[in-house]
Amino acid sequence: MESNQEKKLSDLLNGIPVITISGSQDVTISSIIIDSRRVLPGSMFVALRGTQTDGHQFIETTVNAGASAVLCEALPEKLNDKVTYIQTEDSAAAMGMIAAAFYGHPSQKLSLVGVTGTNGKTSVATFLFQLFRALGYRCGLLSTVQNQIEDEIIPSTHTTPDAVALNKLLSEMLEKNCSHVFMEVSSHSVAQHRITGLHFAGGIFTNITHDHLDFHKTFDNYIKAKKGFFDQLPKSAFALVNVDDRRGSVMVQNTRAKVETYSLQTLASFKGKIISDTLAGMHMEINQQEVWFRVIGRFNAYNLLAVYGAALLLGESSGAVLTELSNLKSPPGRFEQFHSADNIVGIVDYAHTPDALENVLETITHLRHGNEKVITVVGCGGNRDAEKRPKMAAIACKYSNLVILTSDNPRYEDPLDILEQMRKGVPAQDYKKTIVIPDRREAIFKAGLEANPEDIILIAGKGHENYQEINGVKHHFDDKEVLLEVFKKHLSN
Ligand SMILES: CC(=O)N[C@H]1[C@@H](OP(=O)(O)OP(=O)(O)OC[C@H]2O[C@@H](n3ccc(=O)[nH]c3=O)[C@H](O)[C@@H]2O)O[C@H](CO)[C@@H](O)[C@@H]1O[C@H](C)C(=O)N[C@@H](C)C(=O)N[C@H](CCC(=O)O)C(=O)O
Ligand SMILES: Nc1ncnc2c1ncn2[C@@H]1O[C@H](COP(=O)(O)OP(=O)(O)OP(=O)(O)O)[C@@H](O)[C@H]1O
Ligand SMILES: N[C@H](CCC[C@H](N)C(=O)O)C(=O)O
Ligand SMILES: [Mg+2]
Repeated sequence: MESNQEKKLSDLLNGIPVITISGSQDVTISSIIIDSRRVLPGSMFVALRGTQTDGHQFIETTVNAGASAVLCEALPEKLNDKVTYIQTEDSAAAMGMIAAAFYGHPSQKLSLVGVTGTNGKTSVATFLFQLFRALGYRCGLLSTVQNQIEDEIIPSTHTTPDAVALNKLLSEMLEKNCSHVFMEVSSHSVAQHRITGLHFAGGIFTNITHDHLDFHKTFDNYIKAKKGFFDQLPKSAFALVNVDDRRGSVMVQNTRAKVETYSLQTLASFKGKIISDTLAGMHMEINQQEVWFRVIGRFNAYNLLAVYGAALLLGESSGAVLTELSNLKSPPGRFEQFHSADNIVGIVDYAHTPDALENVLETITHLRHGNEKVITVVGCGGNRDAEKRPKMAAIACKYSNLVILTSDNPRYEDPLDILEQMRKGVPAQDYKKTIVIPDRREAIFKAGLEANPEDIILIAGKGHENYQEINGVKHHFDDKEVLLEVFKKHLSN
């Protein structure tokens, strides 16, 4: 990541646990780099041990390319006397702090709120961003869908960027006079110290269910990673947790932050109740005030409660918050509804975990009022947690009249293998209502062909994504576009 800022190395190392330093600390660092292929003269190269390779093996290349300093866990055998080598126990953790210092600790000068949980991070962070803008603040957003500084959209590559990119974005937000920033905190980002060194005004926990076991290996590790976010919150922050999730209280066991709760089921600081939920909107009671929302679904009732609670904890008044919240619309690809001229309902949703899929299909089940069919088109991503594949197929069958199993992002896996693993989750009595169509476009067209007026088509898994990743290449693909094509064709048939 480039920058036109420069910092003295000694200033960057303040408070960093260092094992040894070889070379002068009186050097100027022009940028911090984690990828040897992007090293620049005058930069500091940080050697990270990754999942694919070890950054330590590129140290010499970066020194030859002009790096002034190297941060690493193990010193190379041959040291260059023009370069400063800093040895530390954990390069990633040290880098988090160094990146924050390099950009002048922007998170300390903003109200930064992080959202973690298996599902709902993008929804809650985006709602908070929209809400605080509507309340008159200048805001920043860091999310899976996109990063945003007021109206300026900056494409996002990760749910949570690496520490350098993250602090750079925060410093740009600060420069553009943002007072509030809302960001997603993925479990990967906690485990890899992408958020180490940030100062949070608050943290929100949505829920935790099955995902990312390819990376964390066990559910316990996954819980620990999420809990790590709350462990590192300062005393001045709030920790707002969903206590209807049975891990809610575990998350805040060791936090220094002020613990606050939200719930649809039990006593909590922020307590909600759904009065009615239809395709047109949701009527809720929140802390004894009745509100009408445009967004729908029980899972969104949780998201709205989290947003309401966080806004009040940030000092906003209840009346103003509820007024603005009632106008919010769902973020792109989150339960996004489309209607064909002959009244078929199409829903594009990013549900890519068993829990999300179940929530969305339960919501659809509650919204049904007659004999309309539910047709679900769903796939699972390649090179990601394989355990969720049969589970998602079984859930699709449980709630749908017709299930079309198809490809998501196969990445480097054979789509047919993924589909075979999904198919194993289909109960024998549901074979008849399940078809497998590997081509996602064909699958969506088939759903359209099978749908009659009033039927509901759910296209799950890719939400806002406008590509399909096959063998490392991202091909343009947009569920919404294909669905609208299908709806157009419906009319001409
Ligand atoms: C599994 C994972 O999190 N991987 C991230 C990780 O890469 P890695 O650990 O595999 O790195 P590696 O390839 O082994 O390389 C190790 C080090 O050597 C360096 N290197 C490598 C090659 C070289 O020639 N020179 C060189 O210097 C690399 O830059 C790296 O610093 O660190 C990289 C740099 O920050 C990330 O880009 C990369 O994200 C990959 C692309 C990814 O797909 N990540 C996903 C799983 C992810 O992070 N998802 C979460 C959650 C999603 C959600 O639920 O919303 C997210 O926050 O997006
Ligand atoms: N609070 C919630 N609880 C359960 N499911 C939810 C919740 N909010 C949204 N969902 C479902 O999960 C899907 C993903 O939602 P969202 O994008 O907000 O989650 P996320 O945590 O950001 O996901 P990711 O890990 O991919 O960044 C939605 O499309 C919806 O189906
Ligand atoms: N942020 C999630 C997104 C998954 C989206 C789904 N479409 C897939 O490709 O599996 C991940 O990286 O696991
Ligand atoms: Mg997200």
